[in-house]
Amino acid sequence: MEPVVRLDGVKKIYGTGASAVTALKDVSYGFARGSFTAVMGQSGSGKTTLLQCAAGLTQPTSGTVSVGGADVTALTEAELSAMRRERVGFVFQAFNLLPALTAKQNIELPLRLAGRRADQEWVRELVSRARIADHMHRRPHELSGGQQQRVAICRALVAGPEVVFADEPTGNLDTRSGQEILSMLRLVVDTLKQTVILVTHDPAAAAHADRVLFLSDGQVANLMEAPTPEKVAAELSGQPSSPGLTRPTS
Ligand SMILES: Nc1ncnc2c1ncn2[C@@H]1O[C@H](COP(=O)(O)OP(=O)(O)OP(=O)(O)O)[C@@H](O)[C@H]1O
Repeated sequence: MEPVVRLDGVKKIYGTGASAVTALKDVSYGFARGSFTAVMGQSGSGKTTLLQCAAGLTQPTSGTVSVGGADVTALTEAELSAMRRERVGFVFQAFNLLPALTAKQNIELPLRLAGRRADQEWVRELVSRARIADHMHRRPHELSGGQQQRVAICRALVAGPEVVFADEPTGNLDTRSGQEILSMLRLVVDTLKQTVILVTHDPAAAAHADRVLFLSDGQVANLMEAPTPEKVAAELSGQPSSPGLTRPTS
């Protein structure tokens, strides 16, 4: 099956001349539709850059990125904005909810910005799965961190995106709230057949994914299927190379 997100020969250099930093050297990888992939690696290995290139938030210096079959690197700025609004969802470490809006208004915001009406049945299903149905009238400061992040996940899903990108979504949460967020991401993959790409430092978080893509120095170093916290921690401590794991062929 055609991957929903595909990176081919992606290179990303920030800055120019003496201050240039190569964040991604040459990354080729396809994220399968309906899969949950964690992206891991040491600090500075290029995880956030990979996610931002894959989501069309930043353009690679060279190489191509496609999302749902559309070549993101060939889109105009206006087309890119539309793609980000309608085809992908984001969940960040900072919840990024608008403080003046209620939870419901925050969830429906991406659709309003796109000039679309929210499907109320879908909104009800999402908030019920996220267990925040009783808090829809509250503003962000009246919600716990975990509840705010669950609102952010509903907002990421409301437009029915092709893929959800999550960058350290549990970074600001205690262990229990973090666990709830990861269970919810797992649920949206298992029941809504969504695709989730999660950047994390935490082996326990990565263990919720179907597979882990390890980056090292701007390149894909390894791919691990059926991760456990122990296997992931062992791989991280042994980076850049570790025997017994499948090297990606794409
Ligand atoms: N906007 C930028 N301008 C210049 N250099 C950048 C920029 N963003 C990232 N970098 C550099 O690119 C490299 C990869 O950064 P990136 O944030 O992708 O790594 P990361 O693996 O997500 O790191 P961390 O785990 O610390 O968040 C780093 O050397 C970083 O300093």
